[in-house]
Amino acid sequence: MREVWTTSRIRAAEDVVLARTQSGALMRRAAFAVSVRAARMLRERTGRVTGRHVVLLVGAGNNGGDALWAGAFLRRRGVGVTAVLLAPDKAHPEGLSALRRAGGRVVLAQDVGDVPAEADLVIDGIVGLAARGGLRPDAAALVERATAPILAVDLPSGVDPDTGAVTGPAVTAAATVTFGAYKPLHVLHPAASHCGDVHLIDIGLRPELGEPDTRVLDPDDVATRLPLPRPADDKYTQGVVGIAAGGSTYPGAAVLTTSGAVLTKSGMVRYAGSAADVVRARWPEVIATGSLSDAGRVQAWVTGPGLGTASGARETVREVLAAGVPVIADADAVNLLAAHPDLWDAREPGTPLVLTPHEREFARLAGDVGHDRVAAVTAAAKRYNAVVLLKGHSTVIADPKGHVFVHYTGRAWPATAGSGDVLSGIIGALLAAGIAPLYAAACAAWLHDSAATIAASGAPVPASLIAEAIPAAIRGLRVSA
Ligand SMILES: NC(=O)C1=CN([C@@H]2O[C@H](COP(=O)(O)OP(=O)(O)OC[C@H]3O[C@@H](n4cnc5c(N)ncnc54)[C@H](O)[C@@H]3O)[C@@H](O)[C@H]2O)[C@@H](O)CC1
Ligand SMILES: [K+]
Repeated sequence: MREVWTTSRIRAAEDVVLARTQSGALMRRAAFAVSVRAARMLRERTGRVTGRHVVLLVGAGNNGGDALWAGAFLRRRGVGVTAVLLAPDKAHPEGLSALRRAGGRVVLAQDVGDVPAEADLVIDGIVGLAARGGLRPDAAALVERATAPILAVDLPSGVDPDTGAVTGPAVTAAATVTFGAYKPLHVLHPAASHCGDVHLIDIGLRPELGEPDTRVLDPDDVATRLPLPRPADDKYTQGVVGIAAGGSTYPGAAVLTTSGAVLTKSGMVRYAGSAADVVRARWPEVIATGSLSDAGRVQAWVTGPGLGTASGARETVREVLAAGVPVIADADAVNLLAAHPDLWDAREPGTPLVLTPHEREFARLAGDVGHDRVAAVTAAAKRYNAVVLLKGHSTVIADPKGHVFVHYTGRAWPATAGSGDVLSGIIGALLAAGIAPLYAAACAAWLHDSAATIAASGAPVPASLIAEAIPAAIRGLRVSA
C-alpha cells in the first residue's frame, strides 16, 4: 500500500525530525539522493557521468537548496554544474557556498535567459512544498526552452502539491525524487503526469507522520482481498449479486454491468429488469427476471447504468435502496438521487451505499468538483454517509470517516462508453462477497483499470472487451501476489 500525506502533515513531521538532527543534515541527505538519481540518469541517457553537464534551476527556498547541494555532490563525481539562480537574493546560502566550493558555476536567470545549451540534464529546484500557482514567467521561459530531460526535486515546479491541480505553466519531469513521504500531487491527475517516475527517499519522517491522508492500493493489496471460492463454498455462500440496470432503451448497459459481476466472482448473479432476455442470451448462467419483485435474495444490488430517469427507474432505485443489502448506485441512479432527494428516505439506515459518479454526475449531486478532488469527494462521502468513487484520470474514493484511496495509472484505456457499467458490476460482485465498501470500490477501480490495460494492449478497446479481460487481470494478480 502506498501512503500519501498532505504537505502540512509532512511539514509538521519534518519539524520534529529537524529539531533532533544536526542543522542541514536532512537537506544533505535529500540532496545526496537527488545527486545519485541524477548520476544514474546521466549514465542511462548518455553512457557516462564524468564530463557530463547538469544545470540547476534554483528558486528562493529549500527546494533550491536541495538542488544546490545535489550540484555540489555531482561536482565530486566530475560532472560540470551550472546553477541558474531565479531569486539571487534568496538562494539557499549554505547550498550556494557548497556548490561554489565544489567548483560549480553560478549564473543569474536574468543574465542567461536560456538553460545553457551544454546541459545533459536539468535539475528543477525552483519550488517545492511551498509551491503556489504555476511557474512565474522567468522560470516558465527557462523551462519551456530546456531541451534536456528534467529531474524534479520533491515535485515538478508549477503544480499544486496538495490538490495536484496545474493552473499555469509547470515542469514536466522525466523523474522526480521526493523525500519522506509521497504527497498528493504524486498520485493526483494532472500533476502526477508531470512527475515521470517518482522515487521516494526515506529521511526518517515515517514514525512522526501517523495515519496517512490518502492511500494507493498495490497489486498485492488487491490480490489478498479478491474473493476466490473456498472448498466449502456453494453458489450461494459466495454472495449473490443482483443487477437492476439497463432496460429496453439501453439493453447493452444491462449486459455490460452483468458481465462485470459475472466475471469478477464465482457464485450467482441475478438480473431484474426489462433487458432480461438480452442478458440471458449473453449469460445463460444468470438468473434473469423481468422485475425486482421476482428477483429473489441477493447480498448486494447494482443499480443505475442505462436505467433512464423515468418513474419506473425511480421506483427501481427506491426498491433497491430499501432492500437492506449493500447497494452500488451509478449513472442514472446518481442522477435520480440528485434530482429526487426523497429517494434517500428509502434507504435502509446503516446499509452500505457506494456512489460512482463521473464529474458531471458528481456536480448534480454535490456541486462542482473544483480543483481539490479529494476534499470534494470526502465532503460528499460525509454528507451522504456513503462511499463515493469519483471517476477520472485519477479516481478518488472516500468513505464517510474520511478514509481516502486514489487510483492513478496515467493510462486512459477505460475512458470508453460502457466502461463505467462494467466497473459497477465489479463493485457489486465485491460488495456481495462481503468486502467492505471502501475496499470493494478501491479494488474494483484497480481491477477495472488492469483489465482495460490488458484488453487494450496498446490499442483502443471497447467496454465489452474490458469486461472479458477481468479474468486475466485476476490471474495476473494471483501470479504476482
Ligand atoms: N524542511 C527540511 O528540512 C527539508 C526540506 N526539504 C526541501 O525543502 C522544500 C520546501 O522548502 P521551502 O519551505 O523553503 O519552500 P520552497 O523551496 O518550496 O519555496 C520557496 C519559495 O518559493 C516561493 N514560491 C511559491 N510558489 C512559487 C512558484 N509557483 N514559483 C516560484 N516561487 C514560488 C515561495 O515564496 C516560497 O517561499 C521541500 O520541497 C524540499 O525540497 C528537503 O531538503 C528535505 C528537508
Ligand atoms: K521542484
